[in-house]
Amino acid sequence: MSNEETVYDYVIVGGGTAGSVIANRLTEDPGTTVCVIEGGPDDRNLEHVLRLRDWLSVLDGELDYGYTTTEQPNGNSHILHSRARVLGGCSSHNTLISFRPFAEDLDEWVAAGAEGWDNATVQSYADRIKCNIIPIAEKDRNDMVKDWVSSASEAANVPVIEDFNALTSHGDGFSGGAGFLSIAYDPYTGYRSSASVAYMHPIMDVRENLTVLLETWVGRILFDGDRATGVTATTKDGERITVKARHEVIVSAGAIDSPRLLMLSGVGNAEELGALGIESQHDLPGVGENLQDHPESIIMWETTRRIPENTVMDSDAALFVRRHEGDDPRPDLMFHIYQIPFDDNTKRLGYDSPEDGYAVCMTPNIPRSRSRGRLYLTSGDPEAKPALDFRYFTDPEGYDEQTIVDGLKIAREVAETEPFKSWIKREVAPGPKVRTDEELSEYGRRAAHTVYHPAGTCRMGAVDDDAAVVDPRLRVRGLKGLRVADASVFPTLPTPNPMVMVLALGERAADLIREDRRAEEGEAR
Ligand SMILES: Cc1cc2nc3c(=O)[nH]c(=O)nc-3n(C[C@H](O)[C@H](O)[C@H](O)COP(=O)(O)OP(=O)(O)OC[C@H]3O[C@@H](n4cnc5c(N)ncnc54)[C@H](O)[C@@H]3O)c2cc1C
Repeated sequence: MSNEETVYDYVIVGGGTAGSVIANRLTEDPGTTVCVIEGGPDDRNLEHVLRLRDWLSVLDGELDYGYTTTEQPNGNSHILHSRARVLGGCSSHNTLISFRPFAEDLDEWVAAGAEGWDNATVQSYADRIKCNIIPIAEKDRNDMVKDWVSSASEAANVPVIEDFNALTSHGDGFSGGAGFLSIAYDPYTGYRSSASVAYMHPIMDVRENLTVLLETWVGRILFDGDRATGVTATTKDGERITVKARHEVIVSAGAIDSPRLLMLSGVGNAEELGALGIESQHDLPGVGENLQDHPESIIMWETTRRIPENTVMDSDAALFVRRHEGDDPRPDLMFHIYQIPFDDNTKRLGYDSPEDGYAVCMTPNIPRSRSRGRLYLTSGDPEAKPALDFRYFTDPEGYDEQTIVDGLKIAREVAETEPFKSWIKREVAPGPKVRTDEELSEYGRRAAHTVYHPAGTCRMGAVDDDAAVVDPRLRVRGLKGLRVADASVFPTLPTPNPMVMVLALGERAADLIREDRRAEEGEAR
C-alpha cells in the first residue's frame, strides 16, 4: 500500500452495526473517501452467519470476542458477553429483533443533555433504515408460540399486538402487550438483513471511494496535538500499518471496544491510565463509566409434545408488562420466549435440560435497569481484554432484583393459562419447590444472563457536562477530528432491544459529520 493510498477523508474503526451505516452514507458522495477498518472477516460467504436461524452457532466461536465479567457478588459471574468479530458486527450474529425506540426513552436522552436526539428527529432517522424490518411472516409463526401469545395476553391482562413498531412510529406507543416480533430478515430465504447485508454488500467492490480493510485490528488512535489524525492497525498477516484521516476518525467499535481503544490511546481517566503506564493524551474520566445492560433471568419448562419446527430464530415473540402506576406509560418488564433450551446458566446450576424439541423458556428482563457498572483496563497491554464490571443487582433500592422476582412470577401465571398451559409437562427450572421471593431472587440472580445489550460507556451529554465523553454531535469532548458513534454513546438504554436505535444513530451520525464538514469548509472560505 503506497503512502498516498493510506490517507482518506474518514477512517471508521469497526465495520459493525453503526459503522456499516456511516460508511454507506458517507460514500454516497463520490468525492468523499472512506476507509473502514474491521477486526473480523467478510460475511458474504459465511452461510452460518447469513442464515439467521443459525445465530447460536456463531456465539462463543472464532467469530466471537467472548468477553467475560468481573466477579458479580449479587449476580452471575459466569456470563459470556458475546460480541461479533465479523463484518456487520453484532447485527451479524444477533437475533435481529427490531424495535423502534420509545418516545419516552428519547425524552430521557434529551433530559440527560443529548440535545437533538428527541423522538421526532430520531424516528425520522429510523424511517431511513435500509434493513428489511417486518413482523414475522405467517409461515414462521408456530402453533405453540401463537398459544403463548394468547396466554401471555390473558395472564398479564395486556392486548395482543400485531405490529409493535407501528404503535411506536404512528401511534401513541404502548404500555404493555404480547405479540410476534418484528425482525430484520428476508422471510423467503431466512437470511439476515443485517447492517452488512443492507448497507455494505451492495456497495463493496462497487464504490471506488470505499476501502474496507478486513481482519485488521486498530490498536491506537494517532494525534497531532489535540487533533486525531489517523490510526495504527495490525493486519491479518501481522503487518503494522498506519491509516491517516484527512478529516475525522470515527470510532464505531461497540460499547466494549470503543472505550477500550480510547483508553489505549490515552483518552480516559489520566490517573488510572498513568498507573498502567499509558501516557495521557486527554483526561476524560467518563470513558468506560456508565456501563449498562438489560439483565434477564430464565424459567424453563418441558413440553407435553414436540414444538413445531417453523420459526425465524427460535425466539419469535415477546411480552411487555407495566407493573407500576404513575405517569410513565412505558412497560417495566419484558419477556422473550425461547422455543429451545436456553440452558447455559441452568445447567451450571445443576438443572437437567429437556430433549431438543421439548423445551420452552421465558426470559424476564429489566428494560430500565438501575444498576450501573464500569469498564476499565487492567493492563497497558493492548491484547489484554478490558474488565467488565456490570455491578448487576446492586441498585440500593433493590429495584432490579424485584423486577426479576416479579418476572418469574408472571411467567408462571402465563404457564398456568390455557392454551399455553396444555403444552407444559413440568417446570424444569427453577422448579416448583422454589417459591418465596427470597428463593426466586436467589435463583433468578444466579441464573441471570444478559440480553447482550451493553451500552453507555462513552456517554453522550451536554457540551458542559464534564462526565460526558461525547457531545450531542458525538464529538469526543476536548479533542478535534474524533467522534464515537455506536451503542457506547447511549446515555441510557432504550426500553426494548437497542439495534434499531444503533442503526438510527448511525444514520444521524453521517448527517452530523457531513454538516460539520460543510460548516468547517464554509468557515475556511
Ligand atoms: C447475541 C446477541 C444478540 C442480540 N440480539 C439483539 C436483537 O435481537 N435485537 C437488538 O435490537 N439488539 C440485539 N443485540 C444487541 C445489538 O446487536 C447491539 O447493541 C448492536 O449491534 C451494537 O452495535 P455497535 O455498532 O455498537 O457495535 P458492533 O455491532 O458490535 O460493531 C463493532 C464492530 O467493531 C469491530 N471492532 C471492534 N474493535 C475493533 C478494533 N479495535 N479494530 C477493528 N475493528 C474493531 C468489531 O469487530 C465489530 O464489527 C444482540 C447482541 C448480541 C451479541
